[in-house]
Amino acid sequence: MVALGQALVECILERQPLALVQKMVADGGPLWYQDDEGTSALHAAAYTENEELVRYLIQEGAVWNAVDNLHNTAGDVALSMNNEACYNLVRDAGIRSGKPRVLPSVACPALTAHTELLLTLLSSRAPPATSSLSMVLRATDTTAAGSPAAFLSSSLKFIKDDGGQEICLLKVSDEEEVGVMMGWERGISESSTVERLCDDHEHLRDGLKVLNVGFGLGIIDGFFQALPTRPSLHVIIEPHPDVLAHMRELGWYDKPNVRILEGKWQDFVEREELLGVGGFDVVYTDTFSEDYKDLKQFFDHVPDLLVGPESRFGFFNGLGATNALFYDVYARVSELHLADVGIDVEWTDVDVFEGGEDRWGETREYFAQRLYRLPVGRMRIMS
Ligand SMILES: C[S@@+](CC[C@H](N)C(=O)[O-])C[C@H]1O[C@@H](n2cnc3c(N)ncnc32)[C@H](O)[C@@H]1O
Repeated sequence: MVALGQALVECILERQPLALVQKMVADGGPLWYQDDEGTSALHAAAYTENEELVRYLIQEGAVWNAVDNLHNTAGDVALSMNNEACYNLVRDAGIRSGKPRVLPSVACPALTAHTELLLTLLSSRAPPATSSLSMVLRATDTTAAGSPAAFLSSSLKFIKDDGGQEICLLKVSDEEEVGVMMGWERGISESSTVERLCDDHEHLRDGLKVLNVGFGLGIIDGFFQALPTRPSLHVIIEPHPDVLAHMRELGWYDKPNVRILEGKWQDFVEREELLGVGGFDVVYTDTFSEDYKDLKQFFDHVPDLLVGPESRFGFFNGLGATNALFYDVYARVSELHLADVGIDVEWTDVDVFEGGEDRWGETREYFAQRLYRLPVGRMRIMS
């Protein structure tokens, strides 16, 4: 098998005719094989910029998200060759794997093997710093960064780093710390998210009814409070005891019109505390240690949480953000899932590169893109 796989990769890199590659595959050449450098047949086809071959290999079941030793997928290779057609073929394979044609209607779907793979890949705001195929295939991240139960029973520190950046810090192991929330994201929250969610909202002058899921450093909540007219109702859902204690110290419990729901969004989403409000003008969610499956479950509830078509929904779009292809696939899959519940998304690109060099310190890097893709969803008007 290994010899066949090696021969297949070499044959593609030598740009042999398609018919020969097809014969080797038909004779059992394994598409999952990766050579010493992690190059698979699909990587090789992307290197040679052979669109027809990329399409053929994907049809035959090549693994779209296998990463080589440099942590690049075939899609990343195509991107580096500036070959849009090949990139799109790999990306679309990813989207198909994340969006089964017939979506189960229940909240906890029986996911296909491919979907599980994708969801694992996209799981958690803070994926492991290094990725390899084995990590991509790993079923779950059981550290406090990938397991809600472990996260909620771990302790958090609120610190400032040497550059004065505020960080809500979680120790995931003796060797590693990860920022649950970091001050550099202020730019995303301020100039962009709150502006796009609220600025020209038709209820802004009356005071918006806002729901925010996940307090973290309270950055976005601070911006909601700083709107020209304060929210007429500002509900914050937060489960972590250390964050709740921090909120108490900062006086959030005493702010007018602020209502803090102590617990997880899952505890409240179908309860009177939320549904009794009669709909929010703005809903935003940014949790930690949850994966795409959890976010998708939240999506399913969003239409019940909004007042109507003028309301807006936002979420922190950070899953898959250590890799350009995965980030792209994830954005498109979430757009498709939101469309399923009647929400259309508009995306704005926000450049988050400036000052990025020192932002991570010793902590795990969870966002490696220059552009943050900011989503704002609205309920589709049915005609
Ligand atoms: C990334 S931080 C939020 C940062 C916040 N957007 C800000 O501007 O500072 C994530 C927060 O979500 C909270 N969280 C985690 N799981 C949650 C859940 N299931 N429901 C609600 N909040 C959750 C965490 O305790 C943490 O405070």
